[in-house]
Amino acid sequence: MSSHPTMSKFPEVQGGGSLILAWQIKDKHVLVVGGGEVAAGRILNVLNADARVTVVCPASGLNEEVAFRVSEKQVAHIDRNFEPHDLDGADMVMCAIDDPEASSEVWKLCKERRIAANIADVPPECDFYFGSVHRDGPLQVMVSTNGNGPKLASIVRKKIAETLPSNMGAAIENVGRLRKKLREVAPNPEQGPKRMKWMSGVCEQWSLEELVSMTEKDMDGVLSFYESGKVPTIQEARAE
Ligand SMILES: C[C@@]1(CC(=O)O)c2cc3[nH]c(cc4nc(cc5[nH]c(cc(n2)[C@H]1CCC(=O)O)[C@@](C)(CC(=O)O)[C@@H]5CCC(=O)O)C(CC(=O)O)=C4CCC(=O)O)c(CCC(=O)O)c3CC(=O)O
Ligand SMILES: NC(=O)C1=CN([C@@H]2O[C@H](COP(=O)(O)OP(=O)(O)OC[C@H]3O[C@@H](n4cnc5c(N)ncnc54)[C@H](O)[C@@H]3O)[C@@H](O)[C@H]2O)C=CC1
Repeated sequence: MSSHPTMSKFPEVQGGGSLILAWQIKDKHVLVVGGGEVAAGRILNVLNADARVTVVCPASGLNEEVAFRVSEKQVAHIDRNFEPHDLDGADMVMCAIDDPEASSEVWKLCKERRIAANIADVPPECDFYFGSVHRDGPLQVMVSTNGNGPKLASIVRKKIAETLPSNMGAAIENVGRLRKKLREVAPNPEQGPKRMKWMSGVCEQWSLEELVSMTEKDMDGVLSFYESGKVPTIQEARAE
């Protein structure tokens, strides 16, 4: 047996990347410092994840989009420049201001308090980077170039989105519903392996169009096959 790394039966480690995760930030407190164009993009990203957002920025500095979100009460607003106590209770901080010294101060304070932070324009002062995101209902595809080319990330994201069927999000929503119902039919942890094998089978064997067209009644029809372990065709499920 060779110990040469390329001969290993395990995946090769490729350092230098980012850990790409789906951060569950719902109802957590996000502080956004600044209210310009970059802040507007960040705010939309975290609102899409159901976070509670506070923007600290003089009202005169708010761009149209951020001002709109303030007036609609989608975000709370503190009408002045950043002060250290604004960090109290924050789970995440995003800073997008045109003042590098104030930015560095925000970063330092976040690190003292161990709060995850992103300082726009200063990659070394970021615990996480944003990426370019395609969204279709429950589906999110994020492209990162790890700081090499943000504009290119956006171009790659659009290319990927073009290749995806337009009904992908709807199909995923239906699969989500079916999985939930399956857990009701087969709630036991011991059923795990069987449940997962069967669910994978449905995703593999049904076309996207079939998954999209699946009604609640169809789902009950499909689920009636679960006990036997068989994955029915849509016609078989509808005949039930
Ligand atoms: C490291 C990172 C940290 C972070 O901000 O999280 C970062 C850093 C920097 N961006 C800069 C410039 C631009 N950023 C954009 C756009 C986006 N930037 C985003 C993310 C990131 N930007 C992170 C890495 C992401 C990755 O590599 O994949 C996106 C994907 C997401 C988002 O911002 O939400 C969003 C596209 C969203 C979309 O369209 O889908 C554009 C184009 C535009 O505005 O249209 C330009 C001008 C053109 C260009 O430079 O490419 C500069 C100044 C450089 C300078 O001064 O020359 C720095 C600082 C530096 O590089 O030193
Ligand atoms: N993705 C990225 O990382 C990108 C970063 N940038 C950088 O991000 C920064 C922000 O860009 P824009 O939004 O276009 O700038 P902008 O000039 O539109 O907005 C800056 C905002 O910061 C506010 N501000 C300034 N000092 C403040 C303080 N001490 N406390 C609270 N708010 C304060 C201003 O009132 C204004 O609302 C710039 O440094 C820019 O170079 C720009 C493009 C892309």
